[in-house]
Amino acid sequence: MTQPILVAQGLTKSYGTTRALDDIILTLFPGESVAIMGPSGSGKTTLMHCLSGILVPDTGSVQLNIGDSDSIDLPTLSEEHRARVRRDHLGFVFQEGLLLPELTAQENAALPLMLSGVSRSTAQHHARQWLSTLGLDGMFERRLGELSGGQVQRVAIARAQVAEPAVVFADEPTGALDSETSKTVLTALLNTTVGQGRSLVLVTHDEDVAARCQRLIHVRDGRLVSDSADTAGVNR
Ligand SMILES: Nc1ncnc2c1ncn2[C@@H]1O[C@H](COP(=O)(O)OP(=O)(O)OP(=O)(O)O)[C@@H](O)[C@H]1O
Repeated sequence: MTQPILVAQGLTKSYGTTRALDDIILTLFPGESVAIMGPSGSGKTTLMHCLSGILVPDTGSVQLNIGDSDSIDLPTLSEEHRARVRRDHLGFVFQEGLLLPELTAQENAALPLMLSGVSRSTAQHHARQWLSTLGLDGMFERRLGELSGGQVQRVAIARAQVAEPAVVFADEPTGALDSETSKTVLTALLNTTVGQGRSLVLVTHDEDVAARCQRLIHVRDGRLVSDSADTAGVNR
């Protein structure tokens, strides 16, 4: 029986009087791709942020089985320790904010490794390999303003993958792209995560994107209302 990479139990989170998450239970296995869907305001982003240690839930645990260490419970860690776990073991493809427009594609993709203490030349070597895998040969030295939306998204994927994280979290990774580019970017994202035995959790409103993930979870009013893994008879 495969050991799960992440086990979340009893997650709740409120903002003032808004209950954004209500007793969420979720288990994620290595090599799984999971799409989280649900209406606007249903708690998808809050869930992803709690699962990835960006937010601390009000109650509940998020056990991660990563590296050589025993499992760790993200909400119990200090802010600094959570940041270190995110940096060393988790990858993020978010629409807002993570890429720096004043840096080149290569520098952006190399950043997580450099922040982990890897030398600039080694980090940039790995960054170039990922950019190349993602079809961005010849664009390493371009700044983000000199790339198309789909190319920028692929730089974001390279950045998320460069430290080879156990789990990649993606929030609407293809949201701003036309459908053809969206397909290409999603293929790249799946190949570089699930294709290499790592896990992918993505939030999407797009049924076509969700259909390409192995597992589909629906969230409504902060509750997990369906999980295709429960009905697929998956033998884990
Ligand atoms: N920082 C915050 N302060 C107060 N309320 C918040 C905050 N962040 C989220 N909320 C509320 O919590 C609920 C869940 O928000 P969340 O962003 O998780 O939903 P979502 O499903 O990701 O929505 P969308 O699809 O529109 O991005 C919503 O009612 C939202 O208004």
